[in-house]
Amino acid sequence: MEPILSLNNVSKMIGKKKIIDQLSLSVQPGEVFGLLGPNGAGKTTTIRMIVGLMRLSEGDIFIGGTSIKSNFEQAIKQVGAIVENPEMYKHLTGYQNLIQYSRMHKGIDRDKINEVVDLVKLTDNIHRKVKTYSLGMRQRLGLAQCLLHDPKLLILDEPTNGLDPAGIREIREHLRYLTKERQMSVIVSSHLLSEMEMMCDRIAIIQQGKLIDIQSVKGEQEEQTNNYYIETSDLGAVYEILTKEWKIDRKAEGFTIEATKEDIAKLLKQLIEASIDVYLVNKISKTLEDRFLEITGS
Ligand SMILES: Nc1ncnc2c1ncn2[C@@H]1O[C@H](COP(=O)(O)OP(=O)(O)OP(=O)(O)O)[C@@H](O)[C@H]1O
Repeated sequence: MEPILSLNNVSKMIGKKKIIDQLSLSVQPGEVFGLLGPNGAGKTTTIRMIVGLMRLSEGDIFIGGTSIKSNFEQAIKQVGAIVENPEMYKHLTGYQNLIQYSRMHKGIDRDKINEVVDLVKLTDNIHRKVKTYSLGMRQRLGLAQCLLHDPKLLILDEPTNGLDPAGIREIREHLRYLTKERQMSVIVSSHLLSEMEMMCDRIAIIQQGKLIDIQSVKGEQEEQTNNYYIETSDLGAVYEILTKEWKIDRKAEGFTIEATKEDIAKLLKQLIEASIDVYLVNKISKTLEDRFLEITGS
């Protein structure tokens, strides 16, 4: 499948500083793709370049196969973005805001406005003034605005910033619907792994303007290790029996050990022969967080 977005060796210099360094990645149709990195990593700069708010120093960006350098208008037509706070008239209602926006873009009729209002679940509040909206409602109105021209790619810079858990869940559900039911692609940025893990299909880890790694979230969220966690009746006795032959790491309730399957079978036999009850044998898997910490070293 042709990616909806490709960054090819994109760099950005500001003064003498390289803010983005040879960044290459691509986003597939129907996926939620995360840009994850600490403050100052370059997430916003990357997004600003994609949407044309900042020029590239090197490389190129393709949206739906069209280069933003050679045909920006055609490329950007396919994008809906919220970068920084979306512009809204707070003294107008949500609906009036969407009407205002539709006047600036061709081909958006009332049916389309009603459709996106429904989609972001603002129907009951759309005729209230925006100044009375919660942050979550403003976010949803921003999302509605982005969706009016049927973009193929949605770009949201820190969409969960300042939202409570319920608001975060709402955004997550909207993104899931848009990507899975409507085959839209979404890019979100955040510095919080826990949120990205819940929202994204894949996550690019960015540090000091460089792509460090891309991790898939779904399916292979947990990577198997050769470490086991074992709980038994008499930890003291276990220690006496096992430390001669095995390297074990004592925990509060049990111990961990690095071993093969065959080792574990042998070890369990030893414990049973010594009349020690085994309550639990659990293979430890690495979470995305473990891998993230390994990769970033922080
Ligand atoms: N206009 C500018 N002039 C000088 N430096 C800039 C400019 N814009 C960004 N930077 C620098 O580029 C780096 C990346 O900034 P950017 O805002 O892209 O990071 P970020 O990952 O989005 O971080 P945050 O989560 O804090 O928004 C930072 O070191 C920042 O200070």
